[in-house]
Amino acid sequence: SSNNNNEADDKGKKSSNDCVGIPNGSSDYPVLCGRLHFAKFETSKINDCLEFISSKQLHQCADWHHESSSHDKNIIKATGGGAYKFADLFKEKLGVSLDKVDEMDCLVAGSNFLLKTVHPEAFTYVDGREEYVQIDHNDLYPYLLVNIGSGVSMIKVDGDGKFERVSGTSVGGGTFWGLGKLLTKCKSFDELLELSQKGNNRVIDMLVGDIYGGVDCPKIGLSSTAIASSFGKAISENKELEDYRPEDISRSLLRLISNNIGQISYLNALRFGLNRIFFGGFFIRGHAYTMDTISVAVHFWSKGQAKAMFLRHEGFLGALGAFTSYENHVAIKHRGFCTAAVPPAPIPVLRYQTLDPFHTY
Ligand SMILES: Nc1ncnc2c1ncn2[C@@H]1O[C@H](COP(=O)(O)OP(=O)(O)O)[C@@H](O)[C@H]1O
Ligand SMILES: CC(C)(COP(=O)(O)O)[C@@H](O)C(=O)NCCC(=O)O
Repeated sequence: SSNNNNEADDKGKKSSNDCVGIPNGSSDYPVLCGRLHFAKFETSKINDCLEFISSKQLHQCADWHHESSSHDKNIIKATGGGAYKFADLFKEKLGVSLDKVDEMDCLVAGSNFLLKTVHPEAFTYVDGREEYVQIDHNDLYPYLLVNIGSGVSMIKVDGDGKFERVSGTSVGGGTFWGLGKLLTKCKSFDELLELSQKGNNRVIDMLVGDIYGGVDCPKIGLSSTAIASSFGKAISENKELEDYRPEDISRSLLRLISNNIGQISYLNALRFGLNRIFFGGFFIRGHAYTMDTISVAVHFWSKGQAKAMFLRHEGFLGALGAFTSYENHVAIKHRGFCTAAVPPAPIPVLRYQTLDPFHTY
């Protein structure tokens, strides 16, 4: 893929060449080389996360910048509900204070950063094919950012730090995982997602054809194979939960939730006259059926006027936004554009070569 080609290009460069000087004229600043790594832990495994930070001494890195004063030490930027919920735990176990950064601020900062500095980042998913989108920096805003985590936030983004959370829905990733776990007895999210790949939603979903006796319904623009009612077949059959295959249940559930999110996203895009919708959040997991369902929903309801795009670093928007909020510690640049300048201290520029969402230690 073009993604791999670009990464190969990056890696192929000599790192010494990569790090000297800044083409935009700010070469007074020292340039440090580095690479951002992302590691993720389920909330229930927070102790593994603490253990990981401790074993790699990551919490000691807060004072790596030579300008930081002693009271800056052992402060880590953190965002999301966990920044509140686990503040005491971090203090107790690691002696670290969490500096809370607003979740929506971070989502938007992370998304803007990725869209402006990382290529390829955003892609469309049409007919089973990912196609990377060239982002025009002068024509990025406004757009709708839809973050599908446990719940779903929909944010109208008008610029750097200029945004409004215009909507949301509680039917999100937590719903798929929670309901799916109850209905299929799956032990992990990955297992549930994998099951969906082998399922057939028509076993459980009521189609237009089931209602109309096998024919299309052209007057209301619906084909016989369109879903009339998600899970609707289950009411008309004398079947118990055990009579359905977990594969089919998982597929119907994934379809229901993805379709619903696509539709609500479209409605919000319509409310504000937006035609670009970027989707992020860990629910997506680069999963073909999820992205296809969301794309088809947006395309269908907007009659092709709005475009659904997905972010390669889907689940790391907030974390990246929190990281970039270390404003006088670090400026990040990618391919020649330096962001953030906080005089009078010289700014070490952390230049990463690629952001690798799948890297694990
Ligand atoms: N390995 C996984 N374990 C648990 N949930 C996962 C996993 N991979 C993806 N998910 C999905 O990601 C959702 C959480 O998304 P995330 O972006 O991390 O949001 P939050 O901020 O709510 O934690 C879960 O509800 C689930 O649908
Ligand atoms: C409360 C939240 C912002 C928390 O973010 P999350 O951890 O789900 O990523 C999110 O779950 C959400 O937007 N829920 C939907 C609430 C609503 O608008 O109905």
